[in-house]
Amino acid sequence: MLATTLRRTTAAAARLNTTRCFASAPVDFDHFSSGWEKDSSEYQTEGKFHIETFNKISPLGLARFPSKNYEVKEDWENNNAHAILLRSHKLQESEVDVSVRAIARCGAGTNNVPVARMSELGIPVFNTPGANANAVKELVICGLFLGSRRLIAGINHMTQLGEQGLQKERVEKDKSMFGGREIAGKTLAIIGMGHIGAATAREASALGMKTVGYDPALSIESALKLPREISIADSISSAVAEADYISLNIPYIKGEGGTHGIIGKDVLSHMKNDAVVLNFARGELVDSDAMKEYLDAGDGRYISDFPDDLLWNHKNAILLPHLGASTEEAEETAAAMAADTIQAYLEHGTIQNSVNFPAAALPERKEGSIRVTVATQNVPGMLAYISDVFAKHGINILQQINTSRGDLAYNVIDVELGADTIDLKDLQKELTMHDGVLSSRILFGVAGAGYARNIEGSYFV
Ligand SMILES: NC(=O)C1=CN([C@@H]2O[C@H](COP(=O)(O)OP(=O)(O)OC[C@H]3O[C@@H](n4cnc5c(N)ncnc54)[C@H](O)[C@@H]3O)[C@@H](O)[C@H]2O)C=CC1
Ligand SMILES: O=C(O)C(=O)COP(=O)(O)O
Repeated sequence: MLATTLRRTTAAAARLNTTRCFASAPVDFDHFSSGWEKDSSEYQTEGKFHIETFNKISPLGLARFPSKNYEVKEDWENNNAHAILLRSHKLQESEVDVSVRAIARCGAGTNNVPVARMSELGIPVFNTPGANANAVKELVICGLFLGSRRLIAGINHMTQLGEQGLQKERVEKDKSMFGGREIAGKTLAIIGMGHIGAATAREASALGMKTVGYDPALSIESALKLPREISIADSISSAVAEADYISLNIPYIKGEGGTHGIIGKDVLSHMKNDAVVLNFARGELVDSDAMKEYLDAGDGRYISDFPDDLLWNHKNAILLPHLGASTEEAEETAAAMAADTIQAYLEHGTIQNSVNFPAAALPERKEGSIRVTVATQNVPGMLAYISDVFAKHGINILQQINTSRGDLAYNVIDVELGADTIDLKDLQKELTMHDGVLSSRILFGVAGAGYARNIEGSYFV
C-alpha cells in the first residue's frame, strides 16, 4: 500500500509547480483548495487536517480538534491522513500514510509505535506524560491488596458455593482457606519512579508501607513527588532484596540495553521467596519461565495487567486484561492532551512531549510570514545549508530555533519573502531533497501540509 501511494503522490508532486508567492503580497493561499487539490486526487477534503485514529479514543478528548480545521476518522481510504492518534494498537509502518506528519500515543508507553523508523522519516512521535498515571496508580494499589489477601480465590469460591446453594452454610468454615496478610509496615520496592512510580510511592507511604525506589534517571519533577521517607537503591537487585512487594513502573524497551525480561532469574534470586510482584508496566519486562520457577518454588505472587501464555492459570498469578489506563478520566485526559499536542505541532511546528524529537517552540508567527520546519540528521552543516537556501532566494529569516536530540535536529524558522517571486514548492523541494534532511513542512495561511521526504529519497505531498 505504501509503495503504491508513494509512486502516485510522487508523480503528483512532480506536477505541482503553480503556487507562487509574491514579495510583500499577503500569504493567503490555501494549498488544499488551490493547486494541490487539483493536482492530487489524493486530497479531496478542503483545507482540513486529517486525523486518523486507531483504538477507541475518548470522544471528549477528540472534541478538542475544532471541526473547522480538522476531520477525525478511523480510516482515510485515500491514505491521506496527516496525523495519527492511537492507544495500544501495534502500529505497522505500512499503516503510516505517506502524508502523515505526526503520531500521538494517548498514553505513556510508545513500544507499540515504530519510533526508530519514524525518526528516520522525520516524523515526531508524541505521548501524554502523566495523563493516565492516577488511573494506573489506583490499580497498582488495588494490586497490593490482590496480592496480600486471597480476594480472587475467595470471590470464585463464593460463586461456586452460590451455584450449589451452599454459601450460608459454608462461608465461616471455609474462610480459613483464604487468609492473608496486611500491607501496613511492609516494604514496597518501586522500580521506575516516574509519573506512576512516584505517585504509587506516595500513596503506599500514606498506607503505612516502607518504600524503596530504584530509578537511575529520576527526574526532578518526580523526585519532588516522592515521600520523604523513601530510601533510594542503586540497583534493581538491591531494591528488591528486602521488599515484600515490588512494583514495576518502567517502559518496555526492546534490544540491547533495554528492559526486555529485566525481571529474570538474577533479579528473582535476590527476592524474598514470598514477595508479590506487581507488573502494571508491560508483560515483556518479566521473563515468564523464571517467574514460573520463582512462583513454583516459594509463596511469591505475580499480579500483572498483561496476558502471559505460561502464567495465566498459575495458582499464584492474577492477570488482568490491560486495564491500568481504562478509566473515563484517564482516557479523556490522555486524548485531550494528545489532541492539543498534535494541534500545536501541525499548526505551529511546536514540539512538546515527543519521545523522539527535541522540544521546540518558536514565538507566534508574525502576520504574513511563513513558517518552515525542517527535521535533519544531527550533523554539521545542516543549519548552514538551510540558511543558504533562504539567502540564495533573498528570503529574510525573522526568527528561528534549532534544537537537537540524539541523532536528530529540528528547526523552526519564520521567514519573510524577498523581492523576487518564489515558488514555495520548489523552495521546499530544495530544502528537503538534500542529504541529511529528513522532512520539512511549510506553514502558512490556513491548515495544510508541505512536502516531506521518504526514506527512498522521493518526496511527496
Ligand atoms: N497498565 C497500563 O495500562 C499502563 C502502563 N503503563 C506503563 O508504565 C510505564 C511507566 O509509565 P509512567 O510512569 O507514566 O512513565 P514515566 O516516563 O513517567 O516513568 C518511567 C520511569 O522509569 C524510569 N526508568 C526507565 N528505565 C528504567 C530502568 N531500567 N530501571 C529503573 N527505572 C527506569 C525512568 O527514568 C522514568 O522515571 C509506561 O512506559 C508503560 O509501559 C503506563 C500507563 C498505563
Ligand atoms: O499508557 C500506556 O502505556 C498504556 O499501557 C495504556 O494503554 P491503553 O491506552 O489503555 O491501551
